[in-house]
Amino acid sequence: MTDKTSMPIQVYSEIGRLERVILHRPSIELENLIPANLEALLFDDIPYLEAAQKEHDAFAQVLKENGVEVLYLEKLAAEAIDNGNVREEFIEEWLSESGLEPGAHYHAVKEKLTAIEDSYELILKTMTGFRKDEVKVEEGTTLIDTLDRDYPLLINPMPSLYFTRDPFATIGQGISLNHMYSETRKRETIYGKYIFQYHPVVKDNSVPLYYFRDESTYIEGGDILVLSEDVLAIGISQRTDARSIEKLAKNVFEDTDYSQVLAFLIGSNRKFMHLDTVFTMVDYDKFTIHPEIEDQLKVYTITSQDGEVKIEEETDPLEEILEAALNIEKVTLIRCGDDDPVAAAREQWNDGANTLAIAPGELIVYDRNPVTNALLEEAGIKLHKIQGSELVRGRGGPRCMSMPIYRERF
Ligand SMILES: NC(=O)NCCC[C@H](N)C(=O)O
Repeated sequence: MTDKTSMPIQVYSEIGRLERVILHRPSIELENLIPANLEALLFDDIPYLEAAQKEHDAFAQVLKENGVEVLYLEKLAAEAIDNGNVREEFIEEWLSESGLEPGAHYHAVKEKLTAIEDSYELILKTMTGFRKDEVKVEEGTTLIDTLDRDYPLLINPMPSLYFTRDPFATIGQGISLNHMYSETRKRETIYGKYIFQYHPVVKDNSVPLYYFRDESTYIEGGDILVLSEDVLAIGISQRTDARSIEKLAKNVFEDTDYSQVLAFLIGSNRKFMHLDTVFTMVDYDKFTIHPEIEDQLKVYTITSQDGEVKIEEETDPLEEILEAALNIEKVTLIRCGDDDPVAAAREQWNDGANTLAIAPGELIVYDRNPVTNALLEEAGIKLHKIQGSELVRGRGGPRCMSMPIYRERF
């Protein structure tokens, strides 16, 4: 984001050649995962940090070797707070969302954060959280302290940050700055807020926001797919409320050339938490899909009529709905795990359907899903396979771990 002086965001498809992307390199926040907080922090296991970083660096390397500029969330956030001269405001806002009540601990944490001179280190510390033994204060024991005596953390880490797909989503030249479903992930959107308000490159360009983190209903980026220059697909899922989709649709219809949203009802389920865990676009006319959702899937078309949204339930097969929306002759669905229900369930859980297109028909995928990967290759898709044995423990694949900022238009 440092060398473009004109509008920095351009995402009009899921597949246009990827030029610039935001990642977050997993860091010490993963070392504050313990069995007592795994469920609340949305992890199924504790990744081994050093190995997770190696896997993540290899992912970034594949992107770079293919001409993609890799930007890091933590660096952008540090540049933004320096450029806006808003360190104090950032610390206050982060603390107000940390779960700490004003009091001795709150002040002690504030002092510690204020004393960190380097903004990059400050940002990393806010992502890592605080252990109780880092913040000793003279304070009488409260009821909550008594109840929580055995829990070693004062402020939880944000371990899902390496899934940069979710806290904000790029649409056209703007952003959906999301209101997340879970307490743990709500805090993550503060970095996007400061980046899109204060980063030296975006500041004077005023990136349009089509959704706001202080909205009352939730939506997450893993549910938002930019299918074309005028059609979005958005999941109604565990993480995205139907009301949020209507709000986002109204805003994009008003402010952009987008004229149609396909809302995919995929049900509320941890294993299919976002639309992109079961459905991604891999080429102009090809999509991955997890067969387990096909029978229950319902699609609603949202368009604009006299300033209001108009909803129609679709009854055609998914291929035909997509052919009509994208104005193409034939759509092919590539089924995760093929027709084998065991392979499909296993490979979906390991993010076999969660692919990142770096160009039409060219994807980054995990190597651990051989059945799905073979089908993609048979369909003529070029694959760059990466290891994800540690990364996958957070339940996300290459699409979840990346937020495209700039894609070539076609
Ligand atoms: N788009 C995605 O599916 N992102 C993966 C998010 C994983 C994270 N641990 C979560 O449960 O939110």
